[in-house]
Formats: sequence, C-alpha cells, structure tokens
Amino acid sequence: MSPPHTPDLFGGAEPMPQSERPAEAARALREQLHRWAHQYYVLDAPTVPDAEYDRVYRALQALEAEHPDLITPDSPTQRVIGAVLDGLAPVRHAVPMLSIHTETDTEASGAIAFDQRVRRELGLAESDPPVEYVAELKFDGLAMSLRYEHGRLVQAATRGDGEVGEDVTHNIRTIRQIPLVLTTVAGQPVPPLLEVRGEVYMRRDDFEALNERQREHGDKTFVNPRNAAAGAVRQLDSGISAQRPLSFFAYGLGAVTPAAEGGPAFATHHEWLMALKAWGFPVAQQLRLATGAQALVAFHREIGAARDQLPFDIDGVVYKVNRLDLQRDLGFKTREPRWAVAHKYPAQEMATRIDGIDVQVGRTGKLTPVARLAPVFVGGVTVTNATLHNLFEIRHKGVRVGDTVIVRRAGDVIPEVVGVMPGARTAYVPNFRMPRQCPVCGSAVVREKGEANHRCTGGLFCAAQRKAAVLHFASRRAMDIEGLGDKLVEQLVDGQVIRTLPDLYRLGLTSLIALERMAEKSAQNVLAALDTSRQTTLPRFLFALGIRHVGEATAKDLARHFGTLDAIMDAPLDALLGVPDVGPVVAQSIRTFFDQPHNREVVEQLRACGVHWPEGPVAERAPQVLAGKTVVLTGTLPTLSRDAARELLEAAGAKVAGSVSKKTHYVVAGEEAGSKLAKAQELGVPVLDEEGLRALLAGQAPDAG
Ligand SMILES: NC(=O)c1ccc[n+]([C@@H]2O[C@H](COP(=O)([O-])OP(=O)(O)OC[C@H]3O[C@@H](n4cnc5c(N)ncnc54)[C@H](O)[C@@H]3O)[C@@H](O)[C@H]2O)c1
Ligand SMILES: [Zn+2]
Repeated sequence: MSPPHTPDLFGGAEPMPQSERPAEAARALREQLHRWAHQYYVLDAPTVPDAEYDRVYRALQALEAEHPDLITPDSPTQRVIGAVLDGLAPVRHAVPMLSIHTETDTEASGAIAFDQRVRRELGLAESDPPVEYVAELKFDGLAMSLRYEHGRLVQAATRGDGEVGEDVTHNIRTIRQIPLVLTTVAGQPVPPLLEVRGEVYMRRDDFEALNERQREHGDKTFVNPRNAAAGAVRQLDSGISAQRPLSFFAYGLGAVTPAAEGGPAFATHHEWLMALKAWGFPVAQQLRLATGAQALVAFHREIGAARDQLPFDIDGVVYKVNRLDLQRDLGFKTREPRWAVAHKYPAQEMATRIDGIDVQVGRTGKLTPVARLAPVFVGGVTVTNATLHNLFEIRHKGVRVGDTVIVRRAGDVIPEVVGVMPGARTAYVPNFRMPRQCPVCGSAVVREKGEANHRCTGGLFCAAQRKAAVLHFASRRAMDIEGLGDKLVEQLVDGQVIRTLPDLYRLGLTSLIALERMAEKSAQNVLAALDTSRQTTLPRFLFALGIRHVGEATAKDLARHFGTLDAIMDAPLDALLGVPDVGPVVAQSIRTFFDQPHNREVVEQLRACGVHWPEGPVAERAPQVLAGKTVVLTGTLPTLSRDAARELLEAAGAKVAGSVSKKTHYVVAGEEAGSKLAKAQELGVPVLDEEGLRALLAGQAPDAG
C-alpha cells in the first residue's frame, strides 16, 4: 500500500500544461487561478480545495522564477486578488491590506527558514542576539479593516484587491464582539484615527449549528466556516448577517494617528496588541513573544497539537517581527510584508474519489449516507469515509459515486463531504437512493413531512437502536431502573445478553456477574431495581417504549384519554387525533409503531414478564380533584421529591407549570424556595407546604392565605 496521499484525481481542474511553450503555460495557470479566485473571493463559493489552489499557485511561482520575463502585473503572484461585489460601495484603503508569504513546509524548517531570511535581510551576524517575534494564530476567516475616528466605528471594509475593498459597515455593526465606541483605558488614550485590522470568522460550533438548521429544513449548507462568514459579511441585507453568528479577532493595524501628532508611541507589535485588547478588541489568547527560531518551532508544534481543540478554524500560525523599527527596515515585497510569514498546517479540505455510498443507522434510528473514499490525508489524519448527512445534501451537492469530492475534517467533527470538484463524469452513474428498508433490521424506513432525515421505524427491535432504546427504557422518567447505566447497557447489548427489552426481566444473577467488573452486590441491586420497576404506571410504560414523538406529556395525555394500553394500541388514526395536543405526525408515529408486529410482541412479552400498571376504563378512575388547576413547585420538600410531587399533582389532574403567573392557582414551596415564592407572594397566589399539598390532593381546599 502506498502511504496516505492526495490522489491526483483533479478531473475537473484543467490539466496542468506541461509540454507547451512556457508563455502558454503561464497564461493557462494565471487564468485558472483567476477563475478560482473569483469563485472564492467574489462569489464566496470555491469549487476546489485551498490545497489545490495552492498547488497551482506554486506551479505558477516556479514557472515565473524560471522565466522572470513571463511575469505580468496582473499575475496572482504579484497582487492580491479580490474584487468589489456589485451593490457594496468601494472603499480605498489608507494603508493597503496585504497578503502574507506562506511557508509551505509544514515542518519545523518553515520557521527556521523565515528566521534565517529575516536575519540576513537585517544584516545580522551569527554572533548577534536572536530576533524577537510575536507568534500568532492564522485565523481562517476574512480580513477586515475597522476604521475608528475619535473612538467611534465609522467604517468597516473588506480587503478586496488590497487597495480597494468593500464597505460592509452595516453588517459588521451586527457583530457583538466588535466595539462600536472605544474609551481610554489605563491611561492609554484612543488615537483620533485608528484602523484596526483583524479577522472576521465563524466559530466551529456556530457553523455546525447553522448548517444543522439548514440541513433540518433540507436547505443548502455552507462549505466551511470561512465561506459562511464571508458570505454573511458581504450580504447587502444586514438582517441576514445578523442571523449568522460571527466573531472577530484583532491582529494588526492600518492607518493610525502618528506619535508626532498625538498617537501612541509604541515600539513593538506586542505593545499594540495589548493596547487593542485593553480598548476592548478580542485578541486571541494563544499569542506569544518568541525569541529566536526554536521558540517559533515550539509554538508551531504546540498549536499544531492543540489545533483540533480550538473552537475555530486556523490554517496555520503567523510569525511577525516584534520591533516596529525592524519591520520598517524589512519593508514589503509586491504583495506581502518581509517581516511576517504564515506557517501552515496540513489542509483541512482535500479532494479524493468517492468509491461508494453506505447507509448507517444511528442510535436514534436516523439513516445517514456515508461516503466510502479513496484514502486521503486531511486535517492531519487519513480519512477513508465521510458523512453525507442526508439525501437532500447528496442532491444539493450533486454527489455521485465515482466523483472527485472535497472532504473536510476540522477539529473533532466527523469528516464530511462538502462538495464535488467540477468535472465531467466519464460514465452514467445513477442518482443515490435511500433504502426503503432499514439495512440493519429490515423495518420500514420513513421520512416525515417537513423532515430531511430518513429513519428506521424498528425502534427497540432494531439492533442499531438497541442501546439507546434500553437506556431510554431504564431512564428515570421512564421505568426508572436504577443502576442500569451507560456502561452496563453497553456490555449487555454488545455481549448479546439483551436482544430485546423483555430480556432485561429475564436477567439472572449469574449472567450479570459474568460481566466484567460486575460485583455481586451491584448485580443484586440491579435485579432489585428491575423487580421494583415491574410495578409502574401506564404513562411511564408508554413513554418508556420510545415511540417517536411520544414524550412524557403525550404519554400522559394518551393514558388519560384511553385508559388502557390495549385501547391505545388498537386506536385508529382519527381516534388518536381526538387526544388533546396529538397532531397528525404524532398520531401516525403511534400507529406506525403499533402496526409493526415485532413491537406488539415486545409489549406482550413485557407484560408476560410481570410488568404491570393500574388501568381501567376512563370512567372508572378516581375523580380528578385538581382538574383545571395550575400548580408551581419550588424549593425542596421534606419527603417528596420534585418528580414525585409532580406525578401526584398530575395524577390528580393538575397542570404543573415552571413559572408563577396570575394564572397560577397554587405554589408549593419547600426549603430554599427562591424567586418563585417571592413572585407568588407578590401576586397573592396561595402558597402551600408539603402538608398543604397532601391536603389539597385529598380534596381539601387550603386555608386562605
Ligand atoms: N479554494 C480556492 O478556490 C481558493 C482561491 C483563492 C484563494 N484561496 C486560498 O486563499 C489563501 C490565499 O489568500 P491570501 O493571499 O489572502 O493569503 P492568506 O489568506 O493565506 O493570508 C493573508 C490573510 O491572513 C489572514 N490572517 C489570519 N490571521 C492573521 C494574523 N494573525 N495576522 C495577520 N493576518 C492574518 C488575513 O486575513 C490576511 O488577509 C490560500 O489559503 C488559498 O488557498 C483559495
Ligand atoms: Zn432498523
């Protein structure tokens, strides 16, 4: 086997010109890069991974180095690429916004090469002391210039082509982390003119949540946090930006009132960063004064190890010469400063071929299509499969088996396919379809109205869902089987001791003790808890079955309405719809569940194992003394737990609410009752203690007051 690699599968990318005349080749490379840069910077919709862009960029650089006469002023190697979007006003930067030279070697030598270059250009001898740098993170977002006049934010602009950017002030004002007004702190006055440069980005969790929302609605998702952020910033309508959670880090400066005219007289970049922080700008805490090349190497290594745990994407670290006078001495090359360098990490997006699509069933029954991939090194690990999320995502992205796709792996998030590289398919490949039957248990697969996900209806019958089903069954608000936790359930299910729920009640001491680390005493406790749980209530049992959409409240409604389990199991759709708060989706879900013979079988076996509850026709049950009353519980009662009190109240027909209002009939207050008690007193709602509660349940109206 060959080592992990990026297969050269870029069918979509123009093949790199080789034998043609160098002039032709350079032109073709420039055009290719311009096309990709337009998609990336202007449309916020890249079609190839950065690694692929960088590869072609380096090819052009190499060609230009060999034939300097081929360099054109518009070459991407000579100027910052970018443009102003129609509809956004252009802004000419007082100080250009440049790019940063990239050290492509992801190993230590990248830092060493930079330090050597700096020392050479500064004319330092080997005996001279080491150079001091500031080592920072290289955030993967988009550059922003924030202009403050007399401490007020007056303009925010994108980088654009470095000379002219776009006015996005209306959108930037929606970012909470960006101060709108600056004030003097610690005796450090804000200069009359201050342009802060930094990066607007989207945190990974915000990005995941945004995509999750898109996905749930079957909408198009964003490729990565950078593109989501760039798209949000460049909206014409700030209402849309406001809905996209953006963050900001400051890392540098543009135009500033000079010291001679009353501006700050800082001597180093680090002092500036500390001042920005003091004025209220977010400055990343992973920031270090590093003296000499080895300190840079150490920083690169440490951040590399911590990269996955950061809450946002970085694509490298940046080293900057700390002394501002040395920065001035070093100056600029065409599109980048000589005093800074970006030292990268392995790319988080790579291209590879998709060899097949499997379907996995999750703990909750959700079917997830998963791409089988030609192995690819991405985000620091070799990846062989990646999630496609759901059918809609596959359709939106147009993914078919055999395509070259872009795979993203960032942080601890599971790798995902984010897009297809443009290119001709050589043969017809049919569209992917979801199976109609669960690949694990064969139960019917359904997709509910308004839902993007397909699900197995097998519930506790489905091996994929067994652990989740057993844990739910045993949980406190369901059958309340103490001691039957994560670890034990995992062992019982993996060891095939438990295949269906009734197996729980067939457990014996020997089979439990046979499990690793199960002491006899704890085994006995679990058996005792199981035995106790046999005596339960109909709502608890219904809830424990894990019928989709049947939560505790619905289970109680059903039990109250039908009285017996058999009545519920046999209820036709319209009868189910007669239950308050039960809509078509819930009703259908209940029907689907009880229409599957294996689910009925589980219920029968549980009953045969002695699981029972009081039931009877509705009319025969005790009159509900608290029907129509709303009660709020607060504080700790002497003997009743919160749950027990709630159950008693609900059994008596009361509604237990979470907050006190004018509509509250009673507040039951125990020890350490807080604001709810105060509220009740303020509103004149009767307050009871546990004794008063018991009296109330017994049908005695409390004394007034
Ligand atoms: N996929 C595509 O189609 C495509 C197309 C064009 C460009 N790109 C990607 O864009 C990048 C090239 O863009 P570039 O020339 O702007 O360079 P760059 O983005 O690699 O570096 C410059 C930028 O780094 C950012 N930055 C982050 N942290 C910083 C810090 N602490 N200090 C200073 N700056 C910091 C700034 O926004 C600055 O503008 C490459 O990664 C390339 O792969 C991709
Ligand atoms: Zn299944």
